[in-house]
Amino acid sequence: MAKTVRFTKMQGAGNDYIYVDTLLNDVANPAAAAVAWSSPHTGIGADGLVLIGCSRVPEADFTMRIFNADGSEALMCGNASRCVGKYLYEKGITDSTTIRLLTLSGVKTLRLHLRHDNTVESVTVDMGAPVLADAGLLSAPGGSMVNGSVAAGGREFCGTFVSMGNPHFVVFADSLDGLDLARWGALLERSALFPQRCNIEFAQVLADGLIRARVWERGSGVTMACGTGACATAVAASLTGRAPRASRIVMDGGELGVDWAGDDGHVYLTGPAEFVFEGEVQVAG
Ligand SMILES: N[C@H](CCC[C@H](N)C(=O)O)C(=O)O
Repeated sequence: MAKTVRFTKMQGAGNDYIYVDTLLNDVANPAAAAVAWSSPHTGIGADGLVLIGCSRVPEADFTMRIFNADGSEALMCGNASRCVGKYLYEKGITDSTTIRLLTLSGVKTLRLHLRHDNTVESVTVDMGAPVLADAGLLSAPGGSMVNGSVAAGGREFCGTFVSMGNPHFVVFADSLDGLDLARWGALLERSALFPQRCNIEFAQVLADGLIRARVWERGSGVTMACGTGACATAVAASLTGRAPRASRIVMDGGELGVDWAGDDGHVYLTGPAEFVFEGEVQVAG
């Protein structure tokens, strides 16, 4: 017996996901659903699937799970976190402009910035502190790499490892013109140095606090933006003396603000969140 699942398509700086409110809809096999529904030609079309749930723990208000287009589950998603905040507030599920969101990477606090008409203009996410050493994510001495080298496709890529709950490798270049992101991103994602694969950013520091960045996402490929990737890029730029602790990251789909705060060491991500459309999808019962 087939059943109907209602979904909401949303995007943050062009990083688009299918959102399902599990308070009202059950997705029995989210990994398989993420693969089927993310397909642009035979599905809905998205970078992945996000499940919104109710928290059962006192330290959080709601929960979020994110599945990439290949069905793999990520621990955290910056752009989706902002969309979840907008969804919960504008659907009237909460009337608070501060939301504690439980993710596989811990509780992230959202601060919603409202327009005069009470719609959500942008959201600031407390992404927590960056993790610069994690031997489970990077097979290098001490599990860390700053201006280190990763070989792929017969070339050496100099970059810096930063985890924001999910792993990122940030490669700085003098220009991104002519970058074959699909080729090098795919090879670097699956480097043997990354036992759980890795998200890959190529970045170019511009003038006055601007950094241009493009991203190859683990499990989704080239996306228009990546929130955790923007955070990793800003942290790597500061770590390597290329930029101050706050940067504006210009990605293919939009601009994200990142501030690696000096007082608490947390990274704050600010950016847009938009509804795209609502729909229903049939799933086998
Ligand atoms: N797009 C997301 C990150 C997804 C990360 C996922 N690709 C992985 O780590 O496997 C963001 O805005 O932070």
